[in-house]
Amino acid sequence: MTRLDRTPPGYRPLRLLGQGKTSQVYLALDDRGREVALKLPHPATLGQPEAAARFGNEVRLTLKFRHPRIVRGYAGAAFGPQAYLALQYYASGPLSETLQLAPQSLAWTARLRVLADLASGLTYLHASGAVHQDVKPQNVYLCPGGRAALGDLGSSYFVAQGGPVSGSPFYMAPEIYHGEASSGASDVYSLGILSYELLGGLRPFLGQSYEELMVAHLTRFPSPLAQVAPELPRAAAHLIERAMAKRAPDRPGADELRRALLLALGETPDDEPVEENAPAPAPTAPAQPTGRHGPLGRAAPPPPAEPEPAAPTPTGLRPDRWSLFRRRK
Ligand SMILES: Nc1ncnc2c1ncn2[C@@H]1O[C@H](COP(=O)(O)OP(=O)(O)OP(=O)(O)O)[C@@H](O)[C@H]1O
Repeated sequence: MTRLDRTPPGYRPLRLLGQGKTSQVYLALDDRGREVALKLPHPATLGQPEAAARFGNEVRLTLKFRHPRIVRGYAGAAFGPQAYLALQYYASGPLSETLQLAPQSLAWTARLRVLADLASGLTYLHASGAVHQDVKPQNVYLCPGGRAALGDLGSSYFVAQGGPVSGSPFYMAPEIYHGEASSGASDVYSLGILSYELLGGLRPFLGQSYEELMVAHLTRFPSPLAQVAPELPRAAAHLIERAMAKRAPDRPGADELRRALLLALGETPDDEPVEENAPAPAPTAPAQPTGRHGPLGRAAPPPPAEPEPAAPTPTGLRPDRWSLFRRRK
């Protein structure tokens, strides 16, 4: 059975936009004639309990959150053979594609704007008591007018409820490598890494394997941003470097980062607007990070091509990222 055989009622697929490990995504028209990105899980996803649960989680949380800097969900079914998720369609696609195909098309101020938007989306998620767990260019969608939205909430969870700990090795915080719980601070770390990459033009930490990346994140320090991005105002550079601090308590909050990025754009940061229909903030469990400092490392060479290495399980197997470590309550 092809994915299109189980197109949900009311949708007319137009063309395949792309696919990932979990699903195929079609440009489709909904029953209002609106263009949507229609996400249909692979049959293998539905046949594998953990993968199916992750897709269901993405559907549930995407439909729950409502913020201009979070990819908007219109409708979906979380479980069963008819599972799907209809999303706002972002014609410019993911940031990773732009960085790969046309990096020069992103001007300096556009890069700062994308980062400020991501910090805004994270501020909202964290204020709602949730963590994202997978901030990376593949999960950032570019909107008309140079704005950006953070997508793929499949790994997200409410801190108070707990959830499986995961991440992508190029962007993962030291405490996650240690097998500890995710927190707003680990999302801020990932955004710090993405900021360094976007503004400095190179990834701060490199490795050909999960183990090499782990050593880099735990023990090395990249060249100062002032060197690789001299046009960045000093205050913003300092804050992005703090976002990449090895110890979670040393990192700023997402809102502090948002404000610094807006100031770097020459704007006066307002308070984050509280969105209508936002989920009530859930009580957050205290994070207990134990990231550690290490010796100074050398500047990283240019980034390698994807795909990035997957994380090993304790048994040495390399699973998909939704089951990297352990289930946490
Ligand atoms: N809202 C959207 N607007 C435009 N294109 C989209 C949208 N969502 C997804 N796509 C396209 O579909 C591709 C696959 O989507 P995505 O990476 O979310 O798949 P996935 O299988 O759920 O992810 P993963 O591999 O992380 O499990 C994206 O790379 C992008 O090209």
